[in-house]
Amino acid sequence: MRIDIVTIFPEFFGVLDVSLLGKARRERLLELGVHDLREWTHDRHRTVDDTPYGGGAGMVMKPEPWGEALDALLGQAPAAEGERADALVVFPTPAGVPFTQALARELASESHIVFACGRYEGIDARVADDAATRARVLEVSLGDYVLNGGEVAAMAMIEAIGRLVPGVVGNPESLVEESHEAGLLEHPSYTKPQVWRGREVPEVLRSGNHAAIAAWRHEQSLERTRRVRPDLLPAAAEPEPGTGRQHG
Ligand SMILES: O=C(OCc1ccccc1)c1cn[nH]c1
Repeated sequence: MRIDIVTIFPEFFGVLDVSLLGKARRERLLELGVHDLREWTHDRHRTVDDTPYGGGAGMVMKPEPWGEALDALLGQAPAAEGERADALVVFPTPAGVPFTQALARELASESHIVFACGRYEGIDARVADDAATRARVLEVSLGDYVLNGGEVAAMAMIEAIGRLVPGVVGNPESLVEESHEAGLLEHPSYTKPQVWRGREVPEVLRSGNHAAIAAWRHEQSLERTRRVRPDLLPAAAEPEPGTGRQHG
């Protein structure tokens, strides 16, 4: 998979070289290109924003630099087998569809994703319409809050998607037992020592009885999901008050 990022803060993405994704890049599982939007400006001040039509506070990102940036980046990555041919342009924005593990899994099979990181009050709306003539376009929200720019959201999405690309994570088994993979939150985990500050690891986990361990873990996942994220459960499983596992 090739990922391109367009941003006015390219230095922000330097960290992608050192993390898990650094290994994936060295092994050619992921190609990453970071581009400064100002490369596609032509005025002395390298202007990327202007005042909004219709008035209102803040500034809007001009369409011209974005149009030229997306012209330059779309249609460059040939698709490997089992991947989509055309590119996908993702605009991180509070006004987008929710980014979920399911969406991350879908995007992990894309051959080419371009992240368009907006700043200020956003990007001129015509940019997404124009991009849609040459690629699939998706406005995606990381969550219901407002950031100063799309960079932090893009970083999170790239990590969530990148780790699902086959071969990126050493042991694919570890991708199954995660929160949100089976629609439930992950069970609590323990490691040595067996007793720590007077707290003992649940007996069942040391029993060697794999059926009992699996059952205990599933029950813990259900209980935790009921307590913390009842919205993830089918309607029937609404919690009675006071059933949550109390810490202490
Ligand atoms: O604030 C965000 O992106 C920055 C942004 C982009 C466009 C206009 C305003 C702000 C965001 C929140 N959840 N997901 C993304």
